[in-house]
Amino acid sequence: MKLTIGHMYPDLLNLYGDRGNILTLIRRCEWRGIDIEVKSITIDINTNFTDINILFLGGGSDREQKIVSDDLTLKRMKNFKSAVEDGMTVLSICGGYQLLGKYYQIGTNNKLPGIGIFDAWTIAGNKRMITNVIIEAKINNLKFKMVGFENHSGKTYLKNTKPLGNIIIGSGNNGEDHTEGAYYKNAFGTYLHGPVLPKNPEFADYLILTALKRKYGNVVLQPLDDTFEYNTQNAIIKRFLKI
Ligand SMILES: NC(=O)CC[C@H](N)C(=O)O
Repeated sequence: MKLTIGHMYPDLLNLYGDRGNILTLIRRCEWRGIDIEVKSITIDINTNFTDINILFLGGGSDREQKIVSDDLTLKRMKNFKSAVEDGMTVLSICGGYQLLGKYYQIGTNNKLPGIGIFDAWTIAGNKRMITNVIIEAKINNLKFKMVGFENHSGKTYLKNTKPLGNIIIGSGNNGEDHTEGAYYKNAFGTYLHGPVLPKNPEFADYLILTALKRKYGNVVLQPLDDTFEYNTQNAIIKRFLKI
């Protein structure tokens, strides 16, 4: 089996080690004998996404998000949306996540349009939310804890889109309604940096499995020994919940 990861805007959306998510996907596939290829999708590269199994967008500053917003909405919207409708697996973090919603309002006269995969919008707040985060993720019938850290001023509000999970510690989407992230079909958005996947193997495997199932039908994912990953995750949970 083989998966192709599309890394969108690696030169623009590249905050806080988010590229570590790609390394995690590569390793977890390699450990199972699944071939993996990574294609960079920069603004000069055209794609209709048909060869992409997992698409990744990291976090970025407002300035970089402006460039990305133009490219996404002017060039990519139709193909991106039809790939998501077709079940493409997507992981988007923070600045990338914000632009998969309807818009990111930075100031009174500065509104960056997004592509509306998520029925969500983001408004810049006057206080940055910078803290460690623990959530109870809930994807369809699956529930598990996830850890990470967040650093954003944008406050995201969801309408007809499900959150990725509920906040146990941290601010999440907006610091108000205790939701964190969003998902639609196999497209996910989250504020969790860290990077998020090394410390949250269940989420990493969920992404790999959805991509394999879309490409190959009913596939079973060989379990890995995740003792190290779960020990790390539990130590973080204990430390921040003070238990
Ligand atoms: N960490 C990020 O990707 C930042 C996203 C956005 N610029 C914000 O501050 O809300």
